[in-house]
Amino acid sequence: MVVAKVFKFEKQFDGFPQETDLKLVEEQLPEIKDGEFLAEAVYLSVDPYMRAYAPRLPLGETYVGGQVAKVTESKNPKFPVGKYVVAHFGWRTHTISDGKRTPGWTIPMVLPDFGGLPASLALGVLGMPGNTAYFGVTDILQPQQGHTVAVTGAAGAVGSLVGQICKIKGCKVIGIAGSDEKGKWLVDELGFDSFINYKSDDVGKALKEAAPQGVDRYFDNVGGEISSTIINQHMKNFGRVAVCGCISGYNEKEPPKATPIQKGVLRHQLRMQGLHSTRWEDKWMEGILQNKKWIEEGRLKYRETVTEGFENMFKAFTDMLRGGNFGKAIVKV
Ligand SMILES: NC(=O)C1=CN([C@@H]2O[C@H](COP(=O)(O)OP(=O)(O)OC[C@H]3O[C@@H](n4cnc5c(N)ncnc54)[C@H](OP(=O)(O)O)[C@@H]3O)[C@@H](O)[C@H]2O)C=CC1
Ligand SMILES: O=C(O)CCC[C@H](O)\C=C/C=C/C=C/C(=O)C/C=C\CCCCCO
Repeated sequence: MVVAKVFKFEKQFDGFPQETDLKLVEEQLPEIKDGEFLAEAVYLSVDPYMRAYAPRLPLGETYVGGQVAKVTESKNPKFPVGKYVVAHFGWRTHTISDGKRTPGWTIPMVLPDFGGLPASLALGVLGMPGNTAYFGVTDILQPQQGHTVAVTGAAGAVGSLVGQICKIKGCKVIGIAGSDEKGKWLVDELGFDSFINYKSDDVGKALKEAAPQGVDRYFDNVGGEISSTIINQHMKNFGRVAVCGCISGYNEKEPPKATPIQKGVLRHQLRMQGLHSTRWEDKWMEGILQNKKWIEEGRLKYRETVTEGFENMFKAFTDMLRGGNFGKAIVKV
């Protein structure tokens, strides 16, 4: 008899998540049936969407999330024993799956050959965040050689890759994030051209110094007043803004107030577009293969912030929301 540890969504978040909002329980799993397989979580992801989507999630259910799991029993030939899968099984250690899509989430996928790279990357640079960065830059932002690009959430899973991909495209990249240590990593190790600490610098003033002629492309991971400042005061005419996330407001009890951006969009005739990684589901492997190639060529670096122990999922999640992560935040079971 297999016993799964599962985090259930006990109470709707009210502001910043509290430990008592989720409940760790044990579930006895039945024997697998024909067409099913049993998978044991090896790495689990903690992502901002888990906070952003919370108001729409049902209470009493397993909390949402992606994981890399090892198939330990199988009566489904597409998911043989020993293979690793990446799937939205949620915050749980063991899962019985029929390999089909859970409505509203992604379909379980056997990990492609990562050529010796760690399987955990399926939650980061070789998974959803990596593809958000890759397609967000190539399809939405479309930076040209010589462009100046600003990216917020710059030291996180998506932002750290966005900046590097823009460097690969020949751009000047300005990263905006929440600590000088993050800035040092971005500039010294990832090759960003400059860094702004939004917690200690005046973002408008610092951006004027870093990009006196203005910004051609802005990849927005945070929303709020920082984005209003960039859009209203720093974009060049006909610039593009890719709206990827608005984490600055996810934990707020009331919708955050920020200076309206319409004036800036109009004055500079900007093209501003929201994006959601799932729109590229039909060409998902293109992003994974390109990011993998850039890693192998030494042109794309990744970093993971690893929390040990399934019991520490909540801590890893809230540490990430507070900015404790460099690159992708994951949990190792
Ligand atoms: N559209 C899509 O398909 C996707 C969108 N996203 C979005 O992209 C963004 C980044 O996601 P991801 O890379 O996974 O997460 P990160 O790895 O960037 O982690 C979240 C980071 O957000 C920063 N942060 C927290 N609070 C604030 C705040 N008030 N203002 C500014 N920054 C803050 C913290 O860094 P710091 O120290 O800099 O504050 C923290 O490390 C999120 O908004 C997310 O919702 C992510 C994946 C897919
Ligand atoms: O309120 C909002 O909508 C804000 C959303 C913020 C969020 O972080 C943005 C994007 C989230 C991306 C999540 C990607 C995932 O991998 C998990 C989510 C969804 C998978 C859905 C698959 C549907 C296939 O049809």
